[in-house]
Amino acid sequence: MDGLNDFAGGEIFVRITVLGLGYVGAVAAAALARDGHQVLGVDVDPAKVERYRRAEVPFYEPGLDELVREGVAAGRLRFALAGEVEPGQLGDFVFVAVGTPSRATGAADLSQVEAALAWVAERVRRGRPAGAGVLRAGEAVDPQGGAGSSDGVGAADRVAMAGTEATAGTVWPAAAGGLRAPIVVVKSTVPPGTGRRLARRYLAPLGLAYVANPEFLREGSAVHDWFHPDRVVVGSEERAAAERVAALFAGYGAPVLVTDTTTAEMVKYGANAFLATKISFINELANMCDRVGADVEEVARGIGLDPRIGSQFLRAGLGYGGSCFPKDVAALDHLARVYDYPFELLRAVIAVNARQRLLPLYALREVFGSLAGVPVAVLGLAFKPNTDDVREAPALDLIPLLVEEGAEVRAADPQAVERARAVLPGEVRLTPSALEALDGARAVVLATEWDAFVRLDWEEAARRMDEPRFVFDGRNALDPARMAALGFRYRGVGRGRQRLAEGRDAVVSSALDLPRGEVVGARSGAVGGGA
Ligand SMILES: NC(=O)C1=CN([C@@H]2O[C@H](COP(=O)(O)OP(=O)(O)OC[C@H]3O[C@@H](n4cnc5c(N)ncnc54)[C@H](O)[C@@H]3O)[C@@H](O)[C@H]2O)C=CC1
Ligand SMILES: O=C(O)[C@H]1O[C@H](OP(=O)(O)OP(=O)(O)OC[C@H]2O[C@@H](n3ccc(=O)[nH]c3=O)[C@H](O)[C@@H]2O)[C@H](O)[C@@H](O)[C@@H]1O
Repeated sequence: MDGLNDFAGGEIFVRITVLGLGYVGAVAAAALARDGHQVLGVDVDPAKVERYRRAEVPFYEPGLDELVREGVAAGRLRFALAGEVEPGQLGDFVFVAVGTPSRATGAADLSQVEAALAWVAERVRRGRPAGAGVLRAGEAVDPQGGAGSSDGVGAADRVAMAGTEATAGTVWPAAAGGLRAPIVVVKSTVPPGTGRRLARRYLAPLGLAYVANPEFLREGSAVHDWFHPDRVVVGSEERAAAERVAALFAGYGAPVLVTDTTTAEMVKYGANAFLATKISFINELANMCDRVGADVEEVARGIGLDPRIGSQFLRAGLGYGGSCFPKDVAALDHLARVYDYPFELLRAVIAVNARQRLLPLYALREVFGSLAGVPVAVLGLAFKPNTDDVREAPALDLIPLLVEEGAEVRAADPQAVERARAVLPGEVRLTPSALEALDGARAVVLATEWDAFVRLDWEEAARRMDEPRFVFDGRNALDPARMAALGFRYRGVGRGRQRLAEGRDAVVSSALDLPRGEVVGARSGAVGGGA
């Protein structure tokens, strides 16, 4: 860890430690290094740290490998195990991006966040000379005397900012040359109220500021989202600290909301809960479309053209999965219970989502009666395309149920096979190749709309599959008419017009019977046939 403090130089702005190198922390670390900061990425997992040190990313996120390699090569991005980091190496900001998974009750498990804050506090405490007083967060003091000699955080925390140009939004005074306490920036999603409580417990005694800085990036486009945020939200009880954090992102050109800690935390929960609500709402409409004989794809287009509604997040299907929506919505619901407030709308959102992912099971039962011995291919194990993240992926709930009912399940995913293997029943055959999974299958469930699946050679797929070639398109990503023309029996979610055309009791649609044009409600860009 030698040399971490030798960072004086015109192009370096601040030193930042990022705690937790998962999807958010790794992107934060590499992106802040790209911005010109000196970044130390820290994790408690030795295997992960080892890989980062070789400039490898231990998970799949487009563009991140390159960013990490670039930061490492430039000498601005370094990695350490938590136990290796010495007091004085924390820098000016400590970003906390550790996990906040769900407990069985739905409550957010804050143990990683607490451990991270305790870790910071312990290092700041150890770094201070005996008898040191409290240094207010972000305050610069003269290391040679005055406040510095009594309040110092250790010589190693000296910030050599003299001559540094104020670019990339740095707000440090040009010639500070003093000692600083790090500002603790919590990116992890935590229930409203958490920051105030934890700041009082871990940071206030040391005069460290807590800034809630929720993250809105999406997996699969995390690097792009980081550099092009819709907004930056910073919340703190210490406005100056919040503004310093906001200034780090000034170059991104996004609107900035500076607010208090709890409000910032509620913005994050509000955003995720609202997006989840949009998804459950369109899925409810889809289920109605199936019953009345309407096409939810066109309904979504029709309502989305109203800017008050907006066209995004109106894709009907198997519902939301992933590491965040399910856990954050559950945590908000849990928080509401704690406050004895029945958040009815949220409970419905959760219930609709749970039901939605079972639609393929119900459809398969309708088609086959018993699933015993039926070869079923499931395409897509990741919770969405362009990630290998399988947390709360609909397919992972569905597959064990299909296996329980006796289906012979094979599943494919371009990136997530290894992660899925760890949690799926042993008898499920897993392969990266869709065509291999489709060999001899009688039914296929499209659970994740990977481009490779949507643009699959479906003609070849039809040749490889056996009758009745039932396809449950759980993401409405295929062209129903094209699929029918290729001999598939197609069922989407909320594409009820076809079912109505066949008579309400029809088990599957046969789009072939419909005049062309009427059934083609696929989203633009969706391709059903073999190219
Ligand atoms: N994944 C996503 O797309 C987004 C996640 N978030 C939030 O960001 C937080 C992190 O999420 P992910 O990156 O997905 O989590 P993750 O689970 O992928 O990564 C967390 C990392 O923290 C490490 N860790 C645990 N305890 C630690 C400690 N005491 N010190 C240092 N490292 C420690 C773990 O080893 C792991 O590498 C969560 O609160 C999540 O809700 C927010 C926006 C987007
Ligand atoms: O808090 C988080 O972690 C993140 O959660 C989501 O990001 P992410 O989970 O990566 O993925 P999304 O693209 O939002 O998709 C979430 C789920 O909703 C589903 N979805 C999305 C949109 C839609 O119209 N329909 C739909 O079913 C997706 O298939 C996926 O399972 C949010 O979009 C991010 O803004 C947020 O930062």
